[in-house]
Amino acid sequence: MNRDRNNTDPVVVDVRSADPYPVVIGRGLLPEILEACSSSRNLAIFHQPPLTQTAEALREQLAEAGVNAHRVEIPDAEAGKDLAVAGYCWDVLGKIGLGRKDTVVSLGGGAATDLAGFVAATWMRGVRVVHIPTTLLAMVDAAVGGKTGINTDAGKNLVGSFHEPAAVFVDTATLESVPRNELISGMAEVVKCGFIADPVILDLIEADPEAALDPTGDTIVELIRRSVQVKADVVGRDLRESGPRENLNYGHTLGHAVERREQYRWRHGAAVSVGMCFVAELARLAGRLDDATADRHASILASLGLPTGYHDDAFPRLLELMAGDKKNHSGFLRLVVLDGLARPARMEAPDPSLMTAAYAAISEGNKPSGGGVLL
Ligand SMILES: NC(=O)c1ccc[n+]([C@@H]2O[C@H](COP(=O)([O-])OP(=O)(O)OC[C@H]3O[C@@H](n4cnc5c(N)ncnc54)[C@H](O)[C@@H]3O)[C@@H](O)[C@H]2O)c1
Ligand SMILES: O=C(O)C(=O)C[C@@H](O)[C@H](O)[C@H](O)COP(=O)(O)O
Ligand SMILES: [Zn+2]
Repeated sequence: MNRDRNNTDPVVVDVRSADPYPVVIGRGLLPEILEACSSSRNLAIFHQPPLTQTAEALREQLAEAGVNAHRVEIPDAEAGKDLAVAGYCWDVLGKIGLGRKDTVVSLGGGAATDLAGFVAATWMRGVRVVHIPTTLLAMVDAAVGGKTGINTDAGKNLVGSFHEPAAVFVDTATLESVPRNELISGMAEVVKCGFIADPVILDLIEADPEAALDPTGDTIVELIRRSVQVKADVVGRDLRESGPRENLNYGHTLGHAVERREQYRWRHGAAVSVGMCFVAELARLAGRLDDATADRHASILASLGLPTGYHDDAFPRLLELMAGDKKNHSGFLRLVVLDGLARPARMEAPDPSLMTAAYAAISEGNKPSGGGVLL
């Protein structure tokens, strides 16, 4: 996170919600992070195991700045989004005496920002949280917008709260150690932003999918900036998902069902990729989406190594799981679909025969294949 000669000035995307905050995007953001955190007396850095060295370096720098900073390792990935882990984190906060003027920092992927955000939201009914996302997915999505949560037996993210960060620091240097399958997974959310709001994202990826996946390249930085802007525009208008924010759930109704059926062993982006292919087919079959835009889903997602289909026999179980989706009203499924490129809309109580046909289109001879991205 130290700034070196190759680093350029950070860019800032502001989230203009009731409590505005900056998303700072750049390489080597330690000075900015120290500035945002050094007014706290106590501070806890909740980090995933691969980030131990980075977390320790940050803790030392904060300690030098006079902050009583603690490094707390949390279980990796979805294992961290668990009630017992949240309980452990609350115990730690109690032991270090973290108070209302203090700060929780998350360092890691979306599972870390979701968990740390939830812990910060609930500790003393809400303390300050600063997110330092270190996967592509967390940078473009999970760290921005204040959704926090854990998983329970009833489903994914069903327990949580809206708790906005004080600031988000996207240090693109951290992407260099991210495994390729995680970069690919994050690209699913980037593509989602392209389809729902900013088609330039799709053009940039289609021009050179490999360049898009290069963690040291310029393309990924531009894709991050554009995706963060899409998310910031939406959550700035609708923090609590009373309307437009549902657009960010494009592909997630089936996606969350796939994740649950796979017991969270699939990467989130891989499941969302399949979910987007499904709703694209559904909208096409309903006469709402043109063929070219529908076909563009599978072609761009496959070009990135993302899966575009799922098991033939899984639909009955997926339907059961989708019945628990948070967007449903009065027992009816409500899906985010496209009426055209960058024209998101809702499909309520979809015709079951269309649903079956759309699923057949993504499953016939189209078993999950997504290189190494699934797990
Ligand atoms: N709150 C939201 O708005 C929101 C949005 C999208 C996704 N999410 C949630 O985010 C989670 C998925 O996030 P994710 O894809 O980042 O997964 P993740 O947090 O599980 O991270 C993926 C893996 O990458 C590792 N990792 C993280 N940073 C690394 C680095 N710099 N170098 C090497 N390894 C690193 C992690 O330890 C983990 O093993 C899901 O739980 C999803 O529900 C939340
Ligand atoms: O921020 C949002 O709103 C989203 O829907 C972004 C999604 O990419 C993300 O996966 C989110 O965690 C899903 O939220 P949920 O409310 O469907 O659990
Ligand atoms: Zn998502």
